[in-house]
Amino acid sequence: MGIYAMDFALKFNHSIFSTPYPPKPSPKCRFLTARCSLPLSSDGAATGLAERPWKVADARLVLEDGSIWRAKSFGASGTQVGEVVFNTSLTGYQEILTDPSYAGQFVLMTNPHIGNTGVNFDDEESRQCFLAGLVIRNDVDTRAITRRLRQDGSLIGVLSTEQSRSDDELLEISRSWDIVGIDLISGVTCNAPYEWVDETKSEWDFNSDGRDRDTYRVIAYDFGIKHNILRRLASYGCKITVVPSTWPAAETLKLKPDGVLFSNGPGDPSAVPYAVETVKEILGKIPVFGICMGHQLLGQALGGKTFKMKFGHHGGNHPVRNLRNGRVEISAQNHNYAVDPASLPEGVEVTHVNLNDGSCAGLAYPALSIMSLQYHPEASPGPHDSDCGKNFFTTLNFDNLI
Ligand SMILES: NC(=O)CC[C@H](N)C(=O)O
Repeated sequence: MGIYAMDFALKFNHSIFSTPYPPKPSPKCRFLTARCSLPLSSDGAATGLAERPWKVADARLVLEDGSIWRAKSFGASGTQVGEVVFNTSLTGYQEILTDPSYAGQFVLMTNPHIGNTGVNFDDEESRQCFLAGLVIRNDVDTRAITRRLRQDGSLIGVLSTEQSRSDDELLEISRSWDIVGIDLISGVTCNAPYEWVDETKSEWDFNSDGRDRDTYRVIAYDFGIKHNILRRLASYGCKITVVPSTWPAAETLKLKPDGVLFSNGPGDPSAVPYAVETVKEILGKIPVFGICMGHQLLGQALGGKTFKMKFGHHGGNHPVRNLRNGRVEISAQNHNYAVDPASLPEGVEVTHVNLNDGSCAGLAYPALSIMSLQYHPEASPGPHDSDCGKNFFTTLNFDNLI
């Protein structure tokens, strides 16, 4: 298998992988049990090995630089355009597949062992796959494509199983589309507010010593929020209401929460001025915490600029230095944009730096009770060094956040 070309409205389909030990649907997994295509018995348990419903077909990945990569597809058929990014995580393909921040992108995994451990209900990061496609394994040279992306920067590509389309036609599609300037958040956010209660299961909790109870009431803006962010907040004792990306700031202020979280999310932070406006209206009135897209929106709301990086950071092995205490964390990251710290007003402190390239990985502005991280403190997948949301949501102390 080489390329999993998903169609545009793909719903996550568990049977794309053979599943040697079919998982039992978790009663807490509200969204995904409904979408599971494993054969289920009357009590809801999965009954056997999933059949492979996909057909293997010849496929092409045509990159905008003119290179053509021949491969085998499985999963959806058709033609899809997207931005190709490489991810260096060694584990966690299911969490990556279901991370809404990959909307509009083809994720190319540098680790060739994808699918080996099946899928399970606990590792879903959202209600479906939003990414445009997945490029994996050894029928396509993922190492060579990664080297190209590192050298030339992110590239737009087209995945196609349609033999009737010429190489030139696919190349033309890749050259006439761009991910910059598109609001991808509106396609992944929830439709209406809801309460979130699920915590990290105790056997998986890496920071359970002081699980606090009844800490704060938090409104979480869903720009494409990963479930593990919500599970971590719930484990810290937060009472969480998740709201859509267009939820008016005035409604949030009316609810008088103790804190507001601006979540991760796909695409270009400059393409969602409505979200920046919402952030601006809340700043200074309620303590806020931003993660990834949320961090970028905070940067813009403070008057700073974001820019597109050469090939971004996608993986579970990014070293970050916490400038307040000097400690280095190995972090999970997934972003193509970054905040330019030189563009930020006085008083905004860069708290974390990515040690691979010196880019800004975290900000704080105690005067307005703001903290944000460019990377993923909730990991999933990735190392758990950065579980700093706990400090934020259990103390709301901005002088000693981390
Ligand atoms: N994970 C995210 O929130 C991604 C943020 C933003 N879409 C970027 O690519 O930089």
